[in-house]
Amino acid sequence: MQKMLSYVRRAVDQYHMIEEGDVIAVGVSGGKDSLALLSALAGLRRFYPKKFEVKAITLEMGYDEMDFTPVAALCQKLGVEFITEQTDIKTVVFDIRKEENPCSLCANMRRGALNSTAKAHGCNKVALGHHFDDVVETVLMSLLYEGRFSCFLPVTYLDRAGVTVIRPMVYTPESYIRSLAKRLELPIVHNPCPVDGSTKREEIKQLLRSLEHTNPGVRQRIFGAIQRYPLRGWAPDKTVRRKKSE
Ligand SMILES: Nc1ncnc2c1ncn2[C@@H]1O[C@H](COP(=O)(O)OP(=O)(O)OP(=O)(O)O)[C@@H](O)[C@H]1O
Repeated sequence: MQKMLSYVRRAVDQYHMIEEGDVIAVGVSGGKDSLALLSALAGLRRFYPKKFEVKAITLEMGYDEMDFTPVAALCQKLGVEFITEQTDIKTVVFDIRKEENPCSLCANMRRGALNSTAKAHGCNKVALGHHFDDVVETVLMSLLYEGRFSCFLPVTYLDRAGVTVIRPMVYTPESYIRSLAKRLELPIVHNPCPVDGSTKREEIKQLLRSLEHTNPGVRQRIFGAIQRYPLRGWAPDKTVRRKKSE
């Protein structure tokens, strides 16, 4: 957990993600990434110099077989309020709209519902479980399939929703999250969504795996390019640690 906290602390510091008095809603899907993020922010809360609160929010998508009882138990152990919000996202996406490409509608509806639930529960920030590999894959997907150099941001203020979205795991590799989730026995809830994720993302994951095999450090260099260019919103404030020790 120490290493996880240092990955998260570096992102939080270099992108100024947390301010004194923040109430942060962690979007908890039941997957390994958001459960790891929840554990990390609950841990960071204990010693971070700026005081902040953490709440967990789960949007129930409408799948009866998803049981969040173990997630509620984890929240209790971490001393974090657990909020669940019933939604009809599954019904709208699959039964009403019968979307051919359901993932983007689903993601949009989740984002909207998460932000408004967070706001309704007094949270000014929403933390999402995107990690280092998500950043590299997303930028490569946008480059190769859309002809653009773009990615989601570490910090985004959403004017209309009135919340700021933060992604404290942008420095945390997925392989580390996977092993941490096993070690901490995080209560992963199986997601029965019938759509098997994005095939394009799978293609990119495969490409990166094979590039990494022959050119170790490829992912790190792509990530470095995002910061050095820098993509808008991705220039890290590397003076933060120095300032503290001065
Ligand atoms: N049903 C949900 N309720 C609350 N937050 C959610 C939900 N689904 C997704 N999120 C939030 O949005 C983030 C990105 O969603 P995505 O579906 O890409 O998750 P993921 O990469 O599979 O991560 P995870 O392992 O946390 O599910 C998640 O990490 C989580 O913080």
